[in-house]
Parts: sequence; C-alpha cells; structure tokens
Amino acid sequence: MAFVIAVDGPAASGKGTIAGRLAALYGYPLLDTGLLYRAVGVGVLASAGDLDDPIAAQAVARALDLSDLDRAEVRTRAAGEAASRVAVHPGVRAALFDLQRDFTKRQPGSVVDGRDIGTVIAPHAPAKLYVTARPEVRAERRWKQLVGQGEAVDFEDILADIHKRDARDGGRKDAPMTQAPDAVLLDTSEMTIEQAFDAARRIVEDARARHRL
Ligand SMILES: Nc1ncnc2c1ncn2[C@@H]1O[C@H](COP(=O)(O)OP(=O)(O)OP(=O)(O)O)[C@@H](O)[C@H]1O
Ligand SMILES: Nc1ccn([C@@H]2O[C@H](COP(=O)(O)O)[C@@H](O)[C@H]2O)c(=O)n1
Repeated sequence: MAFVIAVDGPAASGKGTIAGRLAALYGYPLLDTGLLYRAVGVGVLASAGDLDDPIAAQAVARALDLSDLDRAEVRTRAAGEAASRVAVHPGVRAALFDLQRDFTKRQPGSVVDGRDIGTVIAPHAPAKLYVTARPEVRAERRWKQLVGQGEAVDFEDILADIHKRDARDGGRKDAPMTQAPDAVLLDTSEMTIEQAFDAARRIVEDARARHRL
C-alpha cells in the first residue's frame, strides 16, 4: 500500500507549509490540490465566464493545463475566492478527481493537501492530519503572506474572506471541508512553523509505526 499523507484543513491554517516539509522529509512528491481549483477559477475569470456557472467551470476544469499551476496569478487573493466558488460545482470536482486519485497511487508514498483528501480523494490514507488555527490567526498569516507578495490588502477584508471561505467550503454539498473521523487534529494557533511541523512529523511517525511502514 502507498503511504499517503493526507493533510486537510481550512484556508491559511498552515497545511501547505506542513505538507511541503513532510514531503521534503520523506522524499515524497507533493500535490497542493488547492492550486487545481485556483487554476480553474483563474481560467474561468480569464475567459470572462461566470464562476457560478457549473458548465463553464467544468469545461475549464476538463481542459486544465497543469503548467498554469506555476503562475503567480493562482496565488492571489482573487484566485482563492474564485477557487472556492468553482469548487462547489460537482462537475468541477469530478473533472479533477482522477488526477488526484492517481497521484495517491505513487509509490512508496505521497503528500497531498486540500479539503477533502482524507474523506474523498484518499479515504484509506494511512496518515491523516486536519490542520487548523483560529480565524484571526489565519487571517493574520494570510494578510502577511499577501502583503509579502505585493498585494495591497486590508486585514479586516482578509478576515472576512476567511470566514466566508470557511462557510462556503464547509457548507457545500459535494465533498465539504471536514475532518475525517480518523484524522488527527492539529491546531497551530499557538505554534511556530517549526513547532507545527514537529507535531505533524510525530503524528506521521505514529501512523508509520501503526502501519509497520
Ligand atoms: N505556524 C505558523 N506560524 C506562522 N506562520 C505560519 C505558520 N504556518 C504557516 N504560516 C504562514 O502562513 C501562510 C499560510 O500558510 P500555508 O500556505 O501553509 O497555509 P495553507 O493552509 O496551505 O493555505 P491555503 O489553504 O490557502 O493553501 C504562509 O505565509 C506561511 O508561511
Ligand atoms: N481539495 C480541495 C482543495 C481546495 N479546494 C477549494 O479551493 C480553494 C482554494 O484552496 P487553497 O488550499 O489554495 O486555499 C479552497 O477554498 C476550496 O474551496 C477544494 O474544494 N478542495
């Protein structure tokens, strides 16, 4: 069995940072599935389409060019909002499913981060983390990140984005953001990046020992 490390959680909780470090530690390939939805959202906007139109969004998802994931545009605030809107469409999720599922078959293992990895994409993953932090802490982290990328953004607007995104991602019918019953909760609100990574590493080591891997 491939040793899939599934890392889920809300926006700006630090799951991508943790996932990247785990991938480097174990030498596993990493898939940031949020980038897939971001690229679809950016693609719909670029074609002057409607983010709430399931047919338009599904067409973009089916034709997704993976080189788009490297563009700086997909890491903007607008891309995050667009991603969350196209992610509610079941046709978009279906179009992105095989790529993600196939990734989890890589041997000897992989690290995949997103919202539905432990529940839908890799429900049998031997190691599952649900990384979270208080909304104010996440907003602060995201605000600093966007300012660092050169975006002129207001903290209160980012906090409002975080609340809106939590509600939309957690409330959608198809593959809502939720902690898998067998995922370990990691609240990083009071942790530095080092502390959060260390806690995550211990969770994964426990899972490796349990699965004798
Ligand atoms: N424990 C931490 N303490 C302080 N800053 C952190 C911590 N973890 C992550 N960060 C910073 O917060 C920002 C968001 O982190 P990251 O991209 O890992 O979150 P994410 O959950 O993957 O977000 P998204 O859902 O948007 O992909 C980054 O700038 C990162 O460096
Ligand atoms: N597995 C996933 C991953 C992401 N989404 C949606 O994409 C948005 C952007 O994701 P980030 O991780 O880059 O913030 C996110 O808000 C979700 O709406 C998803 O549905 N499933």
